[in-house]
Amino acid sequence: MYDLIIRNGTVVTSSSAQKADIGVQNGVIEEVSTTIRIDAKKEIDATGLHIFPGAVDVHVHFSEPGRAEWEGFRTGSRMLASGGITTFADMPLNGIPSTIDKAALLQKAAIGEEKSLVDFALWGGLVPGNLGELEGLAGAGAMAFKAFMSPTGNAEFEAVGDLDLLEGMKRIAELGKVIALHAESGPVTTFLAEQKRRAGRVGADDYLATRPISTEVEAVERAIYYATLTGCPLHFVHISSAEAVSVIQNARAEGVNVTLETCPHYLLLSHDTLKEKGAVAKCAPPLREKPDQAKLRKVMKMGKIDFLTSDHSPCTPDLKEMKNGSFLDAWGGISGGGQTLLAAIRFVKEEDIPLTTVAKWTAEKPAERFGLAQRKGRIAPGMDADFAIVSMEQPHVVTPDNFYAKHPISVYMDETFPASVQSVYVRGREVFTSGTGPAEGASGKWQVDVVGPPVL
Ligand SMILES: NC(=O)NC(NC(N)=O)C(=O)[O-]
Ligand SMILES: [Zn+2]
Ligand SMILES: [Zn+2]
Repeated sequence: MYDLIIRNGTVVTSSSAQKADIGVQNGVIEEVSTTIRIDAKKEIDATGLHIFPGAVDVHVHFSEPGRAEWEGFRTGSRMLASGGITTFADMPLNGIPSTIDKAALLQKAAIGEEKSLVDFALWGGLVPGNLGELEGLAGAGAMAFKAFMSPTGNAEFEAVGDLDLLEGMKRIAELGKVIALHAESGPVTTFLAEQKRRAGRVGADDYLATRPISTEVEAVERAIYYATLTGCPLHFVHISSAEAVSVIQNARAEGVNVTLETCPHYLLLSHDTLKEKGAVAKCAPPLREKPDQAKLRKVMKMGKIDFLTSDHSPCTPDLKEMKNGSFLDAWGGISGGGQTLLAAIRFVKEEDIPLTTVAKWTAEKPAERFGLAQRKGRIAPGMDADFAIVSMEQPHVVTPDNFYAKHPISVYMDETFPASVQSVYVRGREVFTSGTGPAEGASGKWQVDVVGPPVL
């Protein structure tokens, strides 16, 4: 007798999309087979529906503790659950304190366990002056480390200079962890923004011009050089250009331990959206011009980007209001943590590529890269029973009522996706249905005990 059987759904893995039954016992997948002949306490008929592995979003900013008015573990995790995301990793900045020592990590973990509806891991930060904290962070369960090569907008989390970065990478390599970088050239983006400000040029086109693709490429090249000097496993967050992808793939071909992610907004949206919708579409790196977006979509389709993350980085509404019409001064960050799985499905439909890639990009690859793959990221016996049950026929329109983030303000508002999330399970527990919304309570567990070595 199983606790739960999901019958007759099309189970999507990174290698196939096939009809199967899934049997769950004690929150773990026991069996995946054509027909399960055992009974269960609860049976779900998923005829006509697709079952994806619960998505693993390793890049969100929940800003709690300290700036919980921006987002928070409760609201943020409800948003993720509604989009089929069953595990997330919270970035070390935007909260106060930022997660740059063991005490801050443990404080955040306690808040997460008290408030999160879905499972989570936590990033540690590398900032100027915290070299001595990295070992404590790793030992206490930080999943990996994050640093910025350009200013963060947060006084509590400074960007690293080159020397700090080199020393940090050496230490992180010794600790057996990955460093993830926000890779835009700090000096060049700061210089270009200063020139624009002096000239009184602060519009949408001016903002884009302060962060050209060349600034991403320069930072990526420098970081790869540092990875070869230090032997540190390297990951690039939110890569926005095909040019940077190409530099990274060349390094990988030469044996550098390096991976990269992009985000739905770089694939689905362009600089035109910033011009049309304003600062709600401002992020760093910026949304690119249409021809550049097309190039990024092409390399994504070719499999040259390892996985997708949301970079859900919301703020209070006033920070998106443009003072004096300045795109340079509005907060940079896109709110869209619930959209990653549906965006991936939309992308593969539009590009006519297999659904199996969705399982790879949204679950399997991120879990592997950050040591979560012992339990997360795949539908297979022994893995946690984390699923997103999706209708590929019924579209989803984003509205304030089904957005669930703290602030219903997003570039995705009113956007249509071709599929919709019907229900979501974390370790066998139903955490969302389209009829009833996110479940009450906080059943999320900190993934501290399963963080293992990174896989390239
Ligand atoms: N402080 C932030 O949350 N920044 C984020 N902002 C973006 N992407 O615009 C990020 O990931 O860099
Ligand atoms: Zn970033
Ligand atoms: Zn981010």
